[in-house]
Amino acid sequence: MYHISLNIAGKLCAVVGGGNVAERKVLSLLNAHASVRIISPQLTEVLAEVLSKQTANPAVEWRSRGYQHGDLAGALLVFAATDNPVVQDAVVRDAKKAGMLVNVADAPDLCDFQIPAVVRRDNLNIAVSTNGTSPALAAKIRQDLEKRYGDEYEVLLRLMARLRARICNDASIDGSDRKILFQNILHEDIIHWIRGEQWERLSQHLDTVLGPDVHFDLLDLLELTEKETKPR
Ligand SMILES: C[C@@]1(CC(=O)O)C2=NC(=C\c3[nH]c(c(CCC(=O)O)c3CC(=O)O)Cc3[nH]c(c(CC(=O)O)c3CCC(=O)O)/C=C3\N/C(=C\2)[C@@H](CCC(=O)O)[C@]3(C)CC(=O)O)/[C@H]1CCC(=O)O
Ligand SMILES: NC(=O)c1ccc[n+]([C@@H]2O[C@H](COP(=O)([O-])OP(=O)(O)OC[C@H]3O[C@@H](n4cnc5c(N)ncnc54)[C@H](O)[C@@H]3O)[C@@H](O)[C@H]2O)c1
Repeated sequence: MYHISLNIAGKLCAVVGGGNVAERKVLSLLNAHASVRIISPQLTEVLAEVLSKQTANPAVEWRSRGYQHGDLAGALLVFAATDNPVVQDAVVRDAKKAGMLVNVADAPDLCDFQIPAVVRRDNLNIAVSTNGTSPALAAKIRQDLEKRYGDEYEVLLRLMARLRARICNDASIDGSDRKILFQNILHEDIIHWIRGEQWERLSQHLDTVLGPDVHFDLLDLLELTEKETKPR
């Protein structure tokens, strides 16, 4: 398996089936701003609710019937997520014939791609794959990672992303200096400072690492409000 992060915003994905598995796939596709076509005679309550809120938004389409040849037209990714092996076979055959990548809910070996379990912290995504050998373990490891990597990592990533943009725009800092600078910014205690809201300590550290010439506004770097950064 080869792990990539796909930008599927605005791309059509076809999900055949409207049960629990299809629900999980549809929600994560919508979360990634894809357009989704669901083909299924029935939907879960959650999917029905998503559909009912979509009247003004064409991001989700529901074909409320059994799968038919032609339903995959225009799709980038295909999900076969029914409980009927005959339908699963037809979807896989049609998708492969059309050169589309297909995910097969009940057959890891037939999958062109599989969905990992993901910890989401804004732009930080930690994906866990077992290459389909134990989804339950992937989910368990995701839960463990969720405890280890909390919301403070969103703040740290915002800080690093903003500093990176600044530093990469600074012609006086060359590539190898940049690498060392990023390593130095990522002090082993930085996440403790953020978790403990020790903004003064963090600010001193950045001063030391970046030197006197680089001026920064910590509030702006962290995208926090003044109230949130008041010393405690
Ligand atoms: C990660 C996650 C993402 C998602 O679906 O969004 C995901 N499965 C999740 C949960 C989960 N799935 C199952 C259980 C019950 C316990 C168990 O059986 O182990 C649980 C646990 C639970 O529900 O907590 C049952 C199951 N899953 C598959 C089969 C078919 C088979 O193995 O034959 C069966 C047996 C069905 C049956 O009973 O017959 C197949 C696949 N499931 C995958 C992904 C892909 C491989 C990922 C990997 O590399 O491990 C793959 C190959 C295809 C795909 O779906 O992409 C999501 C966790 C989300 C989260 O919590 O973070
Ligand atoms: N990949 C995974 O993560 C995972 C997890 C659990 C189960 N599974 C397997 O995935 C499959 C689906 O599981 P589920 O829990 O969503 O089942 P489910 O019974 O909740 O849903 C099945 C769905 O398929 C639809 N369907 C039936 N015939 C259809 C047709 N001709 N055309 C279109 N849709 C049709 C039904 O209306 C229903 O919405 C099962 O084979 C299950 O063993 C996979």
